[in-house]
Amino acid sequence: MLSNKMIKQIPQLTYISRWAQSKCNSWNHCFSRGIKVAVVGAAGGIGQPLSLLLKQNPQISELAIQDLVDTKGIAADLSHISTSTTVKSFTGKEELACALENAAIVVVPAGLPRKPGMNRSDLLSANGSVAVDVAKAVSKACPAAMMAFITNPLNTVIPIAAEVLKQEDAFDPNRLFGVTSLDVVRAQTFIGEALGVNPQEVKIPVIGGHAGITILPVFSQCQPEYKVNSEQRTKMLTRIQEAGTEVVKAKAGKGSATLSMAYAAANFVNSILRAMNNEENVIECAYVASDVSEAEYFASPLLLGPKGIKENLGVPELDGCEEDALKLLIKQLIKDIEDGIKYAEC
Ligand SMILES: NC(=O)c1ccc[n+]([C@@H]2O[C@H](COP(=O)([O-])OP(=O)(O)OC[C@H]3O[C@@H](n4cnc5c(N)ncnc54)[C@H](O)[C@@H]3O)[C@@H](O)[C@H]2O)c1
Ligand SMILES: O=C(O)C[C@H](O)C(=O)O
Repeated sequence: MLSNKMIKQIPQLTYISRWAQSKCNSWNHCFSRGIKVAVVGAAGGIGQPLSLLLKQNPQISELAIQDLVDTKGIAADLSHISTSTTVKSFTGKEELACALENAAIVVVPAGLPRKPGMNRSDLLSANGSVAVDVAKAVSKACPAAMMAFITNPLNTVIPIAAEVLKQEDAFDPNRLFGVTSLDVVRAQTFIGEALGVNPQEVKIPVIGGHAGITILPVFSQCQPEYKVNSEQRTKMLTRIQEAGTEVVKAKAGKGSATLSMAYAAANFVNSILRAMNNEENVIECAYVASDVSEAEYFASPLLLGPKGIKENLGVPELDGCEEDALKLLIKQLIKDIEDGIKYAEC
């Protein structure tokens, strides 16, 4: 056996021993907390980088990656990364239930993306079934899991999932999220650029929904202050609301935002995990079942806790322009929600 004194005399061994010690600490931490996260649609443009980012979170002990295709190779690839998270692959609808079993969080980037000229609502006929299938499978395999849907049209997909969960007697409004964090990330980035500050320092709630005018960044609550003339403000509002379309056009038929979405979704999942770990003051905007406006589902800042939403912090204080924009967006949102409820009835 090497004594500590001997180890200290050999620099490489000192490094290895420190590395082993630090790994042991993090592995112990993981095993004692052991959280499984499932990614449904993991082989896609968002699913792959999202899985890569989640593989780096030591709080996740098992990452189940499921898709209709290609998961074996992706899992083999990810599993060579030297982090403690175990990766398991599941292929096809028939393996969805196994992928979800015992999952604490189910993230869903499954479904078709837009092509130039399409609205998000045009994706309903292709992607509505993803919400139905995943909600049904979750209600049986892991009814206590937090669900984070990325799939578009998000304004409609969340009501569909909620209706299905209600039919299965498994609906917990505190655990079902539509991921709108990319809207916040974009607002931070564009405002950071305009103000000449680090985007990470920009704090701004983005409320409403996730399509066109339903995306409402609350400039009046921005920190640091975003005080500009009305022309600049309108330009910034349009840039944030149309940012998805900007990417769809730039990709010219090869999909929509994937890398920025993976970043935003990983941040969101990491926040859920921090809150599950009893960290206080974890606040994220997301699109959820809600009574803070006239719309049955609405994105607003949420205080997260170990069981999902601890408190909906509601609609922030708005200025006159934002009040007007809210009235308009509510009409659109109510229509998008009705479409989802109708879809789930059929
Ligand atoms: N919420 C947001 O802010 C946001 C941002 C970007 C993209 N999106 C949406 O995310 C979705 C995925 O986008 P992408 O670029 O990753 O698309 P993609 O086509 O690259 O990948 C989608 C993946 O989902 C898989 N899939 C389809 N149906 C499935 C099912 N029933 N079960 C399991 N897997 C299934 C496909 O095989 C594919 O691998 C799209 O609907 C897109 O509009 C949302
Ligand atoms: O724009 C899209 O279709 C994808 C996504 O909703 C986005 O905002 O980038």
